Amino acid sequence: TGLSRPQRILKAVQKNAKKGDPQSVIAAIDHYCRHKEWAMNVGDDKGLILDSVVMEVNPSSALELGTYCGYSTVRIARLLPAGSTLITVEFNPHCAVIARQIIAYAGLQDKVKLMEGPSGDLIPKIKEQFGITSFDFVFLDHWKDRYVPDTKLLEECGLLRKGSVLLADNVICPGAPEYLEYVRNNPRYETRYFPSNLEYTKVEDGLEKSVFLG
Ligand SMILES: CNc1ncnc2c1ncn2[C@@H]1O[C@H](/C=C/CNC(=O)c2cc(-c3ccc(F)cc3)cc(O)c2O)[C@@H](O)[C@H]1O
Ligand SMILES: [Mg+2]
Repeated sequence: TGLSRPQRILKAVQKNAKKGDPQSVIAAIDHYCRHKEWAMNVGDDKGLILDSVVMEVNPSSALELGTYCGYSTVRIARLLPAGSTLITVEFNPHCAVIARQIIAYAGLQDKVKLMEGPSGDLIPKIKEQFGITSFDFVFLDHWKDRYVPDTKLLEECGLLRKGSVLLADNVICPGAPEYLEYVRNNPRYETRYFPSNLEYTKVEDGLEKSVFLG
């Protein structure tokens, strides 16, 4: 069989992007996925909302659940101040190997720590492994039925502090109804929906931004 979709995305980056230039890596993936083959990157429309929330939070410590090919990893890490760390969690080894190459191609490997394995197992190990007390910013973009259990796990592990910002992709399409229910009916969160569209399409989707109140 031929190349996998992640491998084809990596090839598009190597062909069309400039090494060490995160913006060109983002543009190369968006162009490929808009004109050649769709892929589940947060994309350019929702990506602008992601960028604005990351810039507003200006996180010293950030977490991403669901690396996939590393598109949003690059989007987030390119905006982090020097000395900041983005931890990204991916349990598919094939995706991890592609994402590492895309993150390195963008020149962001020093800001990113990719943890290979299931979020449920790795989240409880983050404090001891990285000496992180809490996350300023969390981007949820993994299996949609895992948003609630992993948010609860982050709370239980003391990885959220007053003011921590959670940003969840796909709350409309494919949808994360239990998550919306959880954050919208929970006095410990101040939550707001940012309407947009599903990556590379005209279908409605959006991001839910939720501030943990402690
Ligand atoms: C559960 N714990 C986990 N721990 C570590 N990594 C995990 C993970 N769950 C999933 N992953 C990884 O995240 C990625 C999965 C993301 C799931 N995302 C989606 O299903 C998704 C799906 C769509 C989508 C929308 C419309 C449509 F018609 C088809 C698909 C759009 C998106 O933006 C999406 O994010 C994979 O790389 C997977 O290996
Ligand atoms: Mg997504």
